[in-house]
Amino acid sequence: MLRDIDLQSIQEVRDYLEQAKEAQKILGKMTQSEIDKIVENMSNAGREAAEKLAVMAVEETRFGNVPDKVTKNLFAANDVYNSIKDIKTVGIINRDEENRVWEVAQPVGIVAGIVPSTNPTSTAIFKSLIAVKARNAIIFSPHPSAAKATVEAAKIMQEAAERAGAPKGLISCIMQPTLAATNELMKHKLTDVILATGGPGMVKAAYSSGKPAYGVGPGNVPVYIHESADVAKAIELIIESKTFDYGTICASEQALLVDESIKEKVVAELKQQGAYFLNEDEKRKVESVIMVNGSLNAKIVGKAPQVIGEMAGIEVPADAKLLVAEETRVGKEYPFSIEKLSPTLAFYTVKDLEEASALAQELLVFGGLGHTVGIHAQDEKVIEAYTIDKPAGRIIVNAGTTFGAIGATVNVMPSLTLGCGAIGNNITSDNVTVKHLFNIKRVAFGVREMPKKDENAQKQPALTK
Ligand SMILES: CC(=O)SCCNC(=O)CCNC(=O)[C@H](O)C(C)(C)COP(=O)(O)OP(=O)(O)OC[C@H]1O[C@@H](n2cnc3c(N)ncnc32)[C@H](O)[C@@H]1OP(=O)(O)O
Repeated sequence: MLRDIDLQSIQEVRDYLEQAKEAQKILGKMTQSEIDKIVENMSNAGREAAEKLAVMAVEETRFGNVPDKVTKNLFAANDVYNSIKDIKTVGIINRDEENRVWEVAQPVGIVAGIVPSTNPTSTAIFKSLIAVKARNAIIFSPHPSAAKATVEAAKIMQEAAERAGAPKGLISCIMQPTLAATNELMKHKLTDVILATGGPGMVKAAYSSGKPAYGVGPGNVPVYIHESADVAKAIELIIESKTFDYGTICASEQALLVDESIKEKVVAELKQQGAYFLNEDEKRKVESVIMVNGSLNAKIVGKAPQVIGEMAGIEVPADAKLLVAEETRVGKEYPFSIEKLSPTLAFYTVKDLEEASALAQELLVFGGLGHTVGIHAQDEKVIEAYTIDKPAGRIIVNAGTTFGAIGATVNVMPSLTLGCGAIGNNITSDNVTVKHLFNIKRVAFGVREMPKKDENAQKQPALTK
């Protein structure tokens, strides 16, 4: 039985879709330089609004912190923009004269953008840029707990696009996010593709909608510290990455797998750089707040370690950046082994590369198939042996996994939607970007004749009895 609010929100979606259809028709006829000007203006506006949107997102969701949310918004407005600005998305984008094939860009049309509560405004900036660069309209479905901030980010993107010549109604965002409205958006005949970033329930709903969908899987990122690593540097990178926005990025480190031979050094370095090691009693108390009803407790997501400590009834020093607990097992009964989206980290001790490899595999199968793994090591043979068979779309070497996986500190495509491949139930293991939002038509010239029947016959292998 639909409530009044459901009916209103469904109507809101239908109105946006009609506007988006008209807007996309106009955008679809624009030249490359017109499109590029619009996208550049959007990027500038995202940069200017980075601070304001960060404040709004933190106030509304209570996830993360303002300085890091500013960085995340700037990453979307700058790094994502720089990575796509020179990509051709209009007309013939490639002429392969040797093989006589031309490639022609074809926008997908209307994109439904599902936005998570953990990275709301940065995701809205990022998705707006890649959608419009590919000459699409986009309609956002915000997470209910981040709706105001997401609506504002979408509005800023639309206004900036319009100032540079884009039509009205190109970018919009549902103001009353109900499940009914989100379902309407995902299933409506005018929607062409879904870009779903969020919790598993929402991603599954996107896949079940009958529309093509780019989704993401959950992460549960294991990071191996091999004995050949530069330990001080590795810990510096890990702490910077794991504590960023209080751990809300799904590619952040969840478990350290440390060689026995360097355990003492790693523990000392972690403590020296701001990690607080929990004793057995404190660990049990923190475990009791990590999970509720068998899944991650949203109340600890993106919170400072001191706040998590208070919830658990333990005292955490004011200068602690991270809570670390020693763990030996993997599974729902061991909360430190799950994806925690907070500054909490499991610490496993391993004998060697082989044991680290098996444990990383177990953690990925348990909760992060296809997502991300990390390794800190100087020995390239070890890096090769460790990484080659890992079921992860991104294998980040000697860098924090948060910044590595999103393409801020390593050379993978800058993105806030990280595909997990078939093994993670996704269509792609790529970092989703502009190329996923246009199709390519191929104009192919005849260059050779079909072999004649008797030539074919000569090519058949002789039958042997
Ligand atoms: C690169 C990156 O980092 S991408 C990051 C993407 N990853 C994530 O967001 C992590 C996965 N997310 C989660 O696990 C959760 O969203 C948490 C823990 C962060 C927050 O959890 P909560 O807010 O308590 O719950 P949840 O996100 O499931 O949603 C709450 C409700 O909003 C609904 N909802 C979520 N998105 C939408 C939407 N777009 N429209 C309408 N309703 C929505 C859910 O269906 C759910 O409804 P229900 O309570 O009736 O079941």
